[in-house]
Amino acid sequence: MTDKALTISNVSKDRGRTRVLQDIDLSLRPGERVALLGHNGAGKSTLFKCILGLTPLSSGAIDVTGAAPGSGAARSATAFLPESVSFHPALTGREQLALFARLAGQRADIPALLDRVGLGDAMDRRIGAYSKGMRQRLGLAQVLLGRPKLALLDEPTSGLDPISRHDLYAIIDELAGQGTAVLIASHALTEVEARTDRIAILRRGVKVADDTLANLSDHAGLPIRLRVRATTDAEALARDMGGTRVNGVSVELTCTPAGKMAALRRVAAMGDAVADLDMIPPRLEDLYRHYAKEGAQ
Ligand SMILES: Nc1ncnc2c1ncn2[C@@H]1O[C@H](COP(=O)(O)OP(=O)(O)OP(=O)(O)O)[C@@H](O)[C@H]1O
Repeated sequence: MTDKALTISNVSKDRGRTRVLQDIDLSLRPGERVALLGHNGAGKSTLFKCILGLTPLSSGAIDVTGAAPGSGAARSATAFLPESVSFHPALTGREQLALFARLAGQRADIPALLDRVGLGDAMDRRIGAYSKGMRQRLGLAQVLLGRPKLALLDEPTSGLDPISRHDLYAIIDELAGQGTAVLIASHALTEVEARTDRIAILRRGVKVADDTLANLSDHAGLPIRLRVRATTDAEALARDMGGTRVNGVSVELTCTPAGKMAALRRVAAMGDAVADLDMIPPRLEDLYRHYAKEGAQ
């Protein structure tokens, strides 16, 4: 018995002569939400295909809740939401979901489920008349239907409006709250920054980062920015503290994580010359750029 929903051990995958995944280790505990990031062609979809048992590994092993990828047990434990989800256009949302439930041998309150994903009013309309966002929501209803132990979501918010994105992450949180491990491949850095527990980054098939945002930030040692607003004279403040003038009234300083307290003391020593202070830690976008660039580690 394993306490992991997913364990990927030393997995490599060759496509012809090209190694598209190299010695990947990654594991997810029940209820964990992990973002899988990487440039186009980094290997995210290939890794999903390996987990789903759709393509054989060249070496290494994958364990899905104690079962081999593609086995009956692994398939019933796993839900997959592809980037562009397609359904039968002539069926209504309700009919499609009922069909999935029947095929999976699940008894479910289909209208309640469709209501949960915001399709309550559209459940009796044909899927051919759904927008991309509505099809995505239907895909999510299908994920919820299976009560999976592992959910693989490929760019789940692409093409969704901001409200739909917010709703979708609320549902992802709900899934994680009921113990589903969720692996989300995404290019939407701002979203995953706020809504996942851990970040894994692939670069050309190699995993170059796998940690919490805070730990990645500490390890990268990227500068923290301090934006100091002058009470009256930003020019004098910039002269006294060093740093760069920004937007006419403020001065921007940078410091290392280790030098943060010393920098704050310098600002405090300026007394009434300082009207306000904002501390801006590195964003996931900065960290992503750091870890995904060639030669970084
Ligand atoms: N069926 C295939 N046959 C040969 N090479 C493939 C195949 N599928 C993917 N590749 C190659 O494997 C590498 C990884 O591709 P993959 O689709 O896994 O990347 P990705 O990270 O999902 O990219 P994106 O963000 O663009 O979806 C790429 O170099 C790609 O060209």
